[in-house]
Amino acid sequence: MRVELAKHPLIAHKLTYLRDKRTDSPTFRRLAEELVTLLAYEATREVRVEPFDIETPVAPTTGIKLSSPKPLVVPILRAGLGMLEGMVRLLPSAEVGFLGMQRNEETLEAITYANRLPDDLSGRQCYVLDPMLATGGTLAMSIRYLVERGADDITAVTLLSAPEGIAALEKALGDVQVPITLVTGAIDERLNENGYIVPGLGDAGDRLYGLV
Ligand SMILES: O=P(O)(O)OC[C@H]1O[C@H](OP(=O)(O)OP(=O)(O)O)[C@H](O)[C@@H]1O
Ligand SMILES: O=c1cc[nH]c(=O)[nH]1
Ligand SMILES: [Mg+2]
Repeated sequence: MRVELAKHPLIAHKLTYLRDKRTDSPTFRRLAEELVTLLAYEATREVRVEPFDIETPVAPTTGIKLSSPKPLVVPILRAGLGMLEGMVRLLPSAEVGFLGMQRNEETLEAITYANRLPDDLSGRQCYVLDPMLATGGTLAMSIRYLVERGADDITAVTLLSAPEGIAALEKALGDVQVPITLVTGAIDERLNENGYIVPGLGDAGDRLYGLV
């Protein structure tokens, strides 16, 4: 797995306000969206393109356009939904599939409660969105599922990642043959005894959408 830590002062600035417990939900949602647009620039460096012939008002030329099939963006509900708009703003022609996953707060194991993806992902380039990579269980399960369905290039985009989660993800996906990239806005210090990222930002889903 290739790990890309996106280093940019604007990313660090927006993450600081996102982490601040005084930041309210509307501001948190706006910051998450802005952050994803910055991370998406990094995450789409290897997006597949093909030559495209056009004519400018002056001369014919060959440019590039996104290849078909278009990339598939997969936000992991709930918190990943907060990253969707920022991502599709940069990739407006992408298709969007949904996975609903929830971590059991005692066992820290993820379960899948919703799945709305194309049946066949053969040859698809996929972008998985989830703000938090904590133990890595949620992302490991979702990436493996996309690979089983045929996806052949996967980039996970997270706002924050824990070192333990990155190591666990590398271990869990060690046998996967397709290229996997993680693009993250920050690698924090550690996980606490409750599986929360430290210093982190708390529960991303709750901060986006309120306590449920
Ligand atoms: O790396 P892990 O240890 O698996 O934890 C990370 C997961 O936990 C959070 O989701 P949560 O289960 O809280 O669901 P929510 O988005 O509905 O709040 C977060 O958005 C990730 O999906
Ligand atoms: O710190 C964490 C860990 C998992 N999920 C979150 O939303 N936050
Ligand atoms: Mg949550």
